[in-house]
Amino acid sequence: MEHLDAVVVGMGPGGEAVASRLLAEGRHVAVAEADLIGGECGYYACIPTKVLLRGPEAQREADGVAGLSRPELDWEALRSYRDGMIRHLDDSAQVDGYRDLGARVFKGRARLVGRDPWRVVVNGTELQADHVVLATGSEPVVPPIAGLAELGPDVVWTNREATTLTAIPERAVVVGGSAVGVELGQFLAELGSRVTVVQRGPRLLDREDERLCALVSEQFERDGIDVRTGTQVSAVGRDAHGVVAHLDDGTRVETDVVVLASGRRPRVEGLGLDEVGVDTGGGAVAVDDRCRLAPGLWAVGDLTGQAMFTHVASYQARVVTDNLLGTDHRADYTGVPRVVFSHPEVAAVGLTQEQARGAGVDVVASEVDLTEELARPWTFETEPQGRLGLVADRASGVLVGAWAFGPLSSEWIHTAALAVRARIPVSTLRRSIFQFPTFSQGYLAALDRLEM
Ligand SMILES: Cc1cc2nc3c(=O)[nH]c(=O)nc-3n(C[C@H](O)[C@H](O)[C@H](O)COP(=O)(O)OP(=O)(O)OC[C@H]3O[C@@H](n4cnc5c(N)ncnc54)[C@H](O)[C@@H]3O)c2cc1C
Ligand SMILES: NC(=O)c1ccc[n+]([C@@H]2O[C@H](COP(=O)([O-])OP(=O)(O)OC[C@H]3O[C@@H](n4cnc5c(N)ncnc54)[C@H](O)[C@@H]3O)[C@@H](O)[C@H]2O)c1
Repeated sequence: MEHLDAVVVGMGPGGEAVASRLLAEGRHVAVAEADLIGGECGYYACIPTKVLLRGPEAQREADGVAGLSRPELDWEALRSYRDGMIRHLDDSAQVDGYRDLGARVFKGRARLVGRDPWRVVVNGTELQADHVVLATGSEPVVPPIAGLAELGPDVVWTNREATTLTAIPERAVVVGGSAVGVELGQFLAELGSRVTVVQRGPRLLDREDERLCALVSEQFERDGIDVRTGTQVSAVGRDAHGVVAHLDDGTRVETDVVVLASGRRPRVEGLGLDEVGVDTGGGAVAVDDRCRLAPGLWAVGDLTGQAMFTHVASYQARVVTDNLLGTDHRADYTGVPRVVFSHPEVAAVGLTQEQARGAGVDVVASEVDLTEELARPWTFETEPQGRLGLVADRASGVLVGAWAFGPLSSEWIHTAALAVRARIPVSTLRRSIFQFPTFSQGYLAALDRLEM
C-alpha cells in the first residue's frame, strides 16, 4: 500500500492551500476531490458572485459620475465572462497542474477507513499517510418548506444554480437575508428580476451591527427589493400563475424561482469520522487551536464551522501546514474581516456594539457620515454614500470592532481589521496619517468622536 506524507481530502481553497504548501516543501502528497478542484468558492460561490455583481456595480458607478451616463449591460457577454472565470466547470488544468507538482491526484469521494497509521480510501484505492487534512467545505441548508422537494432544480436554486444561471428569472423569492441572500438578491434585482427576500431573522444581515443592517435595508428599499423580515416560507406549490410561496405571516408571493440562502452546514457526512473514533455529532468538526482533530488528523475551512470565508480557510491552511512542518502555530480569529459585496459594499470586523457589551467590554462607539466629513465620496460620485462605525474598549483603549458601508469598503475595512487584530491603541491610530482624498480618512473623524 502506498504510504504518503499527507492526504488532502477536498480541494477547495482550504485544501488547495494545504496541498500547494506541502508540495512546495517537497512532501509526498495525494489529493482527493469529489467534484472540481477549486471547490465551491471557485465555481459556485465567491468567484461567480463577484463577477456577476461587478457589471451592475459599474453601471451604478457610471450612473453616479458627473459627465457619464448609465452604460448598457450585455448579459450574454457578462455570462460568458462568468463562464470563463468558473473555467466552464472544467478542472482538467488543475488536475494536470497538481500532477506536474508531484501530487497523486484522485477525482473521487474520499473516506477515512482507519488510523495508526491514517488510511483513506478513494476510488477503490487505499492510501496510508502520516497526516490527513480534511477540507470538505460546506453545503447549503435546505429549510423544511412543504412542497420544496416536488419543485425541481429549475425552480429551487441553491447557490450553485443561482451562480451558474443562464437566464434572468422574471421573479425570485430569496429565502434568507444574510450574505448569500443579500448578494444574490441584489444581483437578481439589478438584472431585472422582481425580488422578494424572506428573512426569518429580525433584519437583513442580522448578525451585524443594527446600524449597518438598517443602511442595507434602506438601500434594498431604494432598489425596489421587497424585504419581509421576521417571517419564513412555510410552503411552496404551483398555481395557474406559476410558483407560489406561502409565508407563515399568511401572505403569498408569486415567483419563478425560489433561491435558498438560509445558511450552510459543514460537510461531514460520509467522511468516515465515526469509524476512526472522531465524534462530530453531525455538526462541524471540533478542531483545537492548531486545527487538529487527533494526532496527524487536521481540518480546515468551512468544515470547521469557523467563520465560513475563503480567507479563513486559507489562514487555517497556514496554521495546519506550519504545525505539520514543525512550527508551533495557534489559530487566532481576532479581526477577521467580513464583507458582503453588495452595492454599496458592506464590511465589518470584530465585535458589534451588542456583542461587545455582552462580552463585558466598556463600550464606547462612534459613527460618521463620510459624506459630511470627506472629499473622497464627492470626488467619487455625485450622490455619495459612506458610513463608518467604530466600537472601542474604554478600559484598554483599543478598537474591538468596526463596520463600514460605502464604495470599496471591502478594501478600507482592513485598517480596522489590522487595528483590532494587533490591538493598536486608539491614541496611535489618532496620530496616523491617511492619504487625501480617500475613504480611509474617515477613520480620523470616527476616532476623534470616540469619547475615551
Ligand atoms: C454564494 C456564496 C458566495 C460567497 N462569497 C464569498 C466571498 O466573496 N468571500 C469569501 O471569503 N467567502 C465567500 N463565500 C464562502 C466560501 O465559498 C467558503 O468559505 C469557502 O469556499 C470554503 O472553502 P473550503 O475549502 O472550506 O470548502 P469548499 O470551497 O466548499 O471546498 C470543499 C471541496 O471539498 C470537496 N469534497 C467534499 N467532500 C469530499 C470528499 N469526501 N472527498 C473529496 N472531496 C470532497 C468538495 O467537492 C469541494 O470541492 C461564499 C459562499 C457562498 C455560498
Ligand atoms: N462575501 C462573502 O464573504 C460571503 C458571501 C456569501 C456567503 N458567505 C458565507 O457563506 C455562509 C453562508 O451564508 P448564508 O447567508 O447562506 O448563511 P447565514 O447563516 O449567514 O445566514 C442565513 C440567514 O438565513 C435566515 N434563515 C435561516 N432559515 C431561514 C428560513 N427558513 N426562512 C427565512 N430565513 C431563514 C437566517 O435568519 C439568516 O439570517 C456564511 O458563513 C457567509 O459568511 C460569505
